[in-house]
Amino acid sequence: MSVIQVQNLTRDYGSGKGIFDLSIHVDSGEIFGFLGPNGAGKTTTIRHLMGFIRPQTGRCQIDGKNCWEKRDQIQKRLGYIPGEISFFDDMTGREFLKFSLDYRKIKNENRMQELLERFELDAKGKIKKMSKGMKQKIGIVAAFMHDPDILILDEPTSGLDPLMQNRFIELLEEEKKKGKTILLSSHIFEEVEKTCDRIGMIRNGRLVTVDSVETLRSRHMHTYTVRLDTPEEAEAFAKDFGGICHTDRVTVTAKQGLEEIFMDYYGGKPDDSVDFV
Ligand SMILES: Nc1ncnc2c1ncn2[C@@H]1O[C@H](COP(=O)(O)OP(=O)(O)OP(=O)(O)O)[C@@H](O)[C@H]1O
Repeated sequence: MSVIQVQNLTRDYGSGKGIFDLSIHVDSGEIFGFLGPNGAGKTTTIRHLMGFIRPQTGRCQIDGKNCWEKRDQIQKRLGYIPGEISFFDDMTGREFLKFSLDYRKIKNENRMQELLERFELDAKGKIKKMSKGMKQKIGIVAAFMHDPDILILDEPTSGLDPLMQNRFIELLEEEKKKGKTILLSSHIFEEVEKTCDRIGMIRNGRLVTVDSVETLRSRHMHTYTVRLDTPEEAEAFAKDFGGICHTDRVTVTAKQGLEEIFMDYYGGKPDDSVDFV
């Protein structure tokens, strides 16, 4: 069953900018990766889902609720990391997190404390004096600490160092095991490859492809035939490269890496010209 649904959503900012007739869905317990180059329309889509923007046409629903009409309920219930983190700068990190807990009437601070420790964050200082990575960590703690069953994460690891990116991937894996439904926008292939069940790619406000990670990979198998001088050389080659040997010819099948597949789409290659073998 789809928990998150975007149906024929359009927001036309003029000059070809915006999102156009976009439809995606995220099923219960699924992690959906939402990928696309800068300016593709990921944040615009996510802001509609959070009820910050009213659709011009089309609609967004979360758990059967219209995201615009029920935006107060949606915003209170979901875990959300915005693409650009801007908090009440004059607060300390801890004051902000306390404020977020109070907004949701949560008294128990155990999960907050656990997340602060996991991300090695000292939240006592003023937010305005924090580095980008520290602010991002505050955003992560704020999104996960009320244990939401639905999360919308807009480039959640931007500004995090590789160690912390890995900690974040571990957190996502744990949340997935708990059955959470997650929409994740990202530029980090490893993060998407490790955590997502399906991937939707958006370019110029339009959906280019939606597929499972496995299907994307298997669609991009490349087969090469190499001809050697003698059958003996062919046999030695096949042994080294894992190919299949037919007299002096060897057939080798290679999988295109997920990063390369994305680059094909990112680079503006039309959908039907991506190589399939
Ligand atoms: N309020 C607005 N008014 C006019 N144009 C806008 C507005 N918001 C976004 N846009 C334009 O719509 C397009 C999509 O922007 P959006 O922020 O959704 O992209 P994105 O995929 O999240 O990009 P990034 O990866 O850079 O964060 C861009 O061309 C952007 O300039």
